[in-house]
Amino acid sequence: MTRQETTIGVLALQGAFIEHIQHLELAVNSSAYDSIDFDFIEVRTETELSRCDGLIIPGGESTSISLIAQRTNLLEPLMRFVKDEKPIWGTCAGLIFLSKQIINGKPGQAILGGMDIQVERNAFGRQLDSFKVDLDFSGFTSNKVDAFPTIFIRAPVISKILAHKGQQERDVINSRNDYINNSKVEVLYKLENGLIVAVRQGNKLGTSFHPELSHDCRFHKWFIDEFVLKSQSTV
Ligand SMILES: NC(=O)CC[C@H](N)C(=O)O
Repeated sequence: MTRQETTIGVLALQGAFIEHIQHLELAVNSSAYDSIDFDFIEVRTETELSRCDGLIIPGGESTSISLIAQRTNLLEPLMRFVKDEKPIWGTCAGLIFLSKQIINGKPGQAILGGMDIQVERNAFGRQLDSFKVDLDFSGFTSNKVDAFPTIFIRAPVISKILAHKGQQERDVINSRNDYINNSKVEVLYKLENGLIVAVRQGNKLGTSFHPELSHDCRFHKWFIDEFVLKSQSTV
């Protein structure tokens, strides 16, 4: 039997990248993936990025992530990774970096424009700066992620779903996967107060919170199965 190789990178310019790698490792150790060799790598260079079948952009500080990406010449390769329709998951600051528009951004703050969403930085204000709440994500996760200890830290929210432009152009450039190319933004989860904190657009996932800071790797397992492995099997 031929073995499949799957490499998932975590952008390691700033923020909680080590925790993401640990959760990915836990997620594959806790499940049977008999025919897949996984490699989880920290990504700081274009060469490292080019090895990845999927990428996680961690939480931290989105202005710093943008600035370091610019200074290390990684911004352009990251934009190409987005255009190539590779699976990407942005958590918190990573969600901001992955979006197309930001509210409360720093002047000139570079973003990847990978999801048709507007994101408001620091949307919970001072009172609710950081909080932890158990949420039930079993409505959209195939592995029934219920009672998930969700941590929000100076978190953004998805403040608007933007029109899905440039579709035809993208279809011509890359027609290998209709499912990915034709996808619109889906709202995956809203808090009780109506704020949107999880969205999906094809093989891109965005969450306002930090699943890598909970002692629970079910969200990471869902990303591996639903985003990275499914997209590898359709290439
Ligand atoms: N926990 C986080 O990632 C916080 C995000 C931070 N407020 C930013 O704008 O980048």
